[in-house]
Amino acid sequence: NLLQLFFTSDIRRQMGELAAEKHAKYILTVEKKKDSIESVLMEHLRINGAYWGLTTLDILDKLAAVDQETIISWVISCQHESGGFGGNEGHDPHLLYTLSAIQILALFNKIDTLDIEKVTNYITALQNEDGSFSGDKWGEIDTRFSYVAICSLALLKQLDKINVEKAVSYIISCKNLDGGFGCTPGAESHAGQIFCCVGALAITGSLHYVDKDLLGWWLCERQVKSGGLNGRPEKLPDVCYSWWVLSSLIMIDRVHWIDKEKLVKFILDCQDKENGGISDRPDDAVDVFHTYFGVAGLSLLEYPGLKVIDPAYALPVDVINRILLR
Ligand SMILES: CN(C(=O)[C@H](Cc1cnc[nH]1)NC(=O)OCc1ccccc1)[C@@H](Cc1ccccc1)C(=O)N[C@@H](Cc1ccc(O)cc1)C(=O)NO
Ligand SMILES: [Zn+2]
Repeated sequence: NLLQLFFTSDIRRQMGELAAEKHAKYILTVEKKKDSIESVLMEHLRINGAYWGLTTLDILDKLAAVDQETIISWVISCQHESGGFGGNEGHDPHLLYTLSAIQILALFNKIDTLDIEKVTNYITALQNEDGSFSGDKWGEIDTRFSYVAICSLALLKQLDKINVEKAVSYIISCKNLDGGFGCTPGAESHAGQIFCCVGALAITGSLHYVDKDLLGWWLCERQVKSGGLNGRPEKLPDVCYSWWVLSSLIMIDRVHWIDKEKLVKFILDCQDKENGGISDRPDDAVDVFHTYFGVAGLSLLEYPGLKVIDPAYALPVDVINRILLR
């Protein structure tokens, strides 16, 4: 189709190409550097960083380059006796890190090394009476945690262990008049929260509750002149929204409402083609987070040579098929 023609033509050469080898090398080197400022600042969410880096490598078909035994034993060392996972060894458990741990094990097809019941009990204990989820024992409630809990349990094939009906009704109670979703009932629509709510509804087969035209309009309005996507009206574009907004548009089948070619160009313009890595916007410093969301966004845009990623689970489709169709 037009997209294929576009990519094979020499227009692509002008707008630059994805420096795939450089990005793989960047991920592999940053993975090793433990004492850099960036790794120390991100130490508390190191397991999220491992998920971003390893999923980027898998989309680039370079996962074989890492020592999977070492990574898997480190991930398991982050598990707390409660069954939940912390952001690093010895850190307190939280739903956010528990999902990253499960996603990393899924990449290596090693979910079976987990004590499934123990992790499941940790997650189910965090569902509240109203169907919402707390992130950890301190009780903060946010639709982010609804998504993380539902995505984790779906990957463990334990969704039947929570009250899905109440979880869905809580998410719907966070829907706003603009068609978007916030972190709690009445909170302002934000692309990140919309991804969490739409992703959770997609995984539970509940997308019929979404007003796709109204939400699709709010989401496509995130595209600015440069082709990039922002997270809220009047904000600057940012590569990571190429995931939060784009995956939501795909899940509600309205992705044709944005200019995909211009978004591809924006992401490619955010690369550091010398040293590898992708930044949030052109000429900013690169980091693993934006490298992942840039490559994952290109995968959603069907950029040639990249493995296809699932918009709801944020894992390659072949990984999802291996787990859910088994
Ligand atoms: C915690 N966090 C964020 O808050 C980022 C910061 C940012 C990156 N670019 C612009 N701001 N924001 C972010 O992920 O927003 C998307 C989002 C907001 C709310 C809900 C879900 C997704 C990033 C880490 C980060 C911090 C600072 C700079 C770059 C990355 C992060 O871990 N995001 C999580 C999602 C998330 C988002 C917000 C949270 O409070 C906690 C978790 C993630 O993507 N996991 O795979
Ligand atoms: Zn960002």
